[in-house]
Amino acid sequence: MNDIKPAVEVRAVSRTFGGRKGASVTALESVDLSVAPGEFVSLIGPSGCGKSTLLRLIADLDTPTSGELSVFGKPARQARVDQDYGIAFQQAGLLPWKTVTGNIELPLALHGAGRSERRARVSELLELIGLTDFAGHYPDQLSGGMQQRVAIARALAESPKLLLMDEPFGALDEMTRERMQNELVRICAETQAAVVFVTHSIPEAVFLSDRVVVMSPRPGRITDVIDVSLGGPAERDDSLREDEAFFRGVAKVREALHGVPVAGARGVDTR
Ligand SMILES: Nc1ncnc2c1ncn2[C@@H]1O[C@H](COP(=O)(O)OP(=O)(O)OP(=O)(O)O)[C@@H](O)[C@H]1O
Repeated sequence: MNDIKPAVEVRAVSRTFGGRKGASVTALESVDLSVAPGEFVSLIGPSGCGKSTLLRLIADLDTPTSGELSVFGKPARQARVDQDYGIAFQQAGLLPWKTVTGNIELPLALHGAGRSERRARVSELLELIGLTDFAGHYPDQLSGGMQQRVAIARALAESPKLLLMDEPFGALDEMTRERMQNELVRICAETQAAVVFVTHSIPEAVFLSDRVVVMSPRPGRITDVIDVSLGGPAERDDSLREDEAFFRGVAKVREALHGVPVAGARGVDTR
């Protein structure tokens, strides 16, 4: 009857890295997390708590020491083969010798889409990210924010229902960053994609997310999952950044990060 599969399901996942001379690092220990289709979940926590490791495991760029991960009900490996998700990292990672169009259409070209299909999709994506006039530009002719938008368009090229983003706005100035957050809210509403988003910024996590997953290091664990959803895209504009509800969300996540018990934090997902 109810066969809606979670976008991401992480069950009892641990990842230990072997170090030199027998020393090992438990990057993740017994992590459980479920992300619903269309849901926006941020991972936040101090350096070394395993955020990137968790994202890499979901993306099948690494394999867990124990536990299981699935993406839309498939093993992570199969989801990667089937291109069920798009990835965007802190560095836009564009090919400098290709134009904006060439970069965005790359995944489509790699998977055999014909020229006219590619061009039609690229023009939709350029419109989505507001860079139609820059189709023929090269990455070094664009600002950091524009490059990051191109990277997001590339991640969206194959219409994935899941986006995995590791500090995609980390290198941007504050104003550009906020603009990009506004755009991401809009893009997610339009594409209905679920997002797993790694960030160091509490306001960014609160502004963007339905839930914020708080992690702690050594060993990397989930210590809190906080519902912060501040409404649909229509409500999430710049005025929200000065709203009481936004400040309450920020305070809640900050308290959780600093280990103070949070009254009313729901959905704690620890073992
Ligand atoms: N390939 C690897 N080999 C050995 N240790 C690793 C490897 N990748 C990650 N680690 C270790 O695992 C732990 C978690 O690292 P991870 O990069 O996931 O943390 P993070 O929360 O994303 O940190 P940051 O916020 O600084 O990016 C760290 O102690 C790190 O040194």
